[in-house]
Amino acid sequence: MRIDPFIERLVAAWPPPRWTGVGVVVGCSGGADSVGLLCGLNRIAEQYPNERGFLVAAHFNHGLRGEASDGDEQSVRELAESLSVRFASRRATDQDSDEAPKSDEASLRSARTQFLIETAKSYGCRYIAVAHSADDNVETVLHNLMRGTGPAGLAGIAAHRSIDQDLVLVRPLIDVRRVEIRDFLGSIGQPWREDASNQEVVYQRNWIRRELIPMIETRYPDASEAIGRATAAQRDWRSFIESAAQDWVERQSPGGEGAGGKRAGGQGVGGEQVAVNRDFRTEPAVVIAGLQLIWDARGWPRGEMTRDHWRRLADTVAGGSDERYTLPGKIDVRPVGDCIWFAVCSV
Ligand SMILES: Nc1ncnc2c1ncn2[C@@H]1O[C@H](COP(=O)(O)OP(=O)(O)OP(=O)(O)O)[C@@H](O)[C@H]1O
Repeated sequence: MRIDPFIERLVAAWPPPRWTGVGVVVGCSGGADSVGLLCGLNRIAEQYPNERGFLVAAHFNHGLRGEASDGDEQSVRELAESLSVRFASRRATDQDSDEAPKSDEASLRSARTQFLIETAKSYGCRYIAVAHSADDNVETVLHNLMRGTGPAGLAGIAAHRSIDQDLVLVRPLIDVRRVEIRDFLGSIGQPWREDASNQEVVYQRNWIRRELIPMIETRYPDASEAIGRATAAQRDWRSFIESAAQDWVERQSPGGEGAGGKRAGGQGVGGEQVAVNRDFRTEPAVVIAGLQLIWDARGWPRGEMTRDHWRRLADTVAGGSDERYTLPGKIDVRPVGDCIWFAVCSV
């Protein structure tokens, strides 16, 4: 029997033994990519039957496009029924909130992700699968590049990320082109919904998708593949730096406790204080990535931290300056002897 090339790619990207015996929530908008993912995973699950495994098609109805939004929800419900997989949905308006729902891209994504996580927890699933494609990856990297980004932003969309100890978000189609997904759907006669908002060149991402990339490809026909390869290489570098940064953070032990919440008094600061050792030997790139881990672990805001801020911090760690200063997010930086102390300013 001839195996469909799309199914073959999916099997290679996410080997069935990892997931066919557990619960998997599939985030499905009704669009081609996520319909392709759901149908593909369901086919594979049928080939690897395991009574403990199940799929949940999960749809978040943002309710922004009236009847079209309800039509998307209905189409995913019907698809789930036809595949005999479970179905879960939520409407943005279902949530208790006095505030008007936010409709910027970041808020929509965050509400959707929250719903997918809650669905996975309520069904006891081990994975959430979403259908980002190789094209999404290229669009994201170009978007990050033009908006301003660091090495992490150039690494593109990760193939997986842990939500917590029991739940992992996976993107099995991250190396698969959108056209391959549509070819698969065509070959099995499976329709999908076109999102009308994708046709509007209003959102930055849609402009990149519909105008910029086609224009680039008139001169560089293989640009998308080339950018995809560059981001994959960048991801390898990134994971190398991240593991070095993790080691660096673990070595940060003024007093022998790692970079974790020691106190050293100080005026005008509140909450937890963290210290790192002065260190002029470690590469600044590793120190910066380590400091970013420390920031993330404490939920300190990184949005307004520019490359100059991080470099200044790395210089402080490497150098001998005792100057005290404040970073965006009101993070107090206080060099004392061989240590640099960080804390949130309380005033
Ligand atoms: N309304 C939704 N409900 C559930 N999951 C969603 C929804 N919208 C998107 N997703 C999931 O998140 C992934 C990425 O979202 P994004 O908005 O980039 O995709 P999309 O353009 O809607 O793609 P698709 O062709 O799958 O509809 C989707 O592939 C899908 O797996």
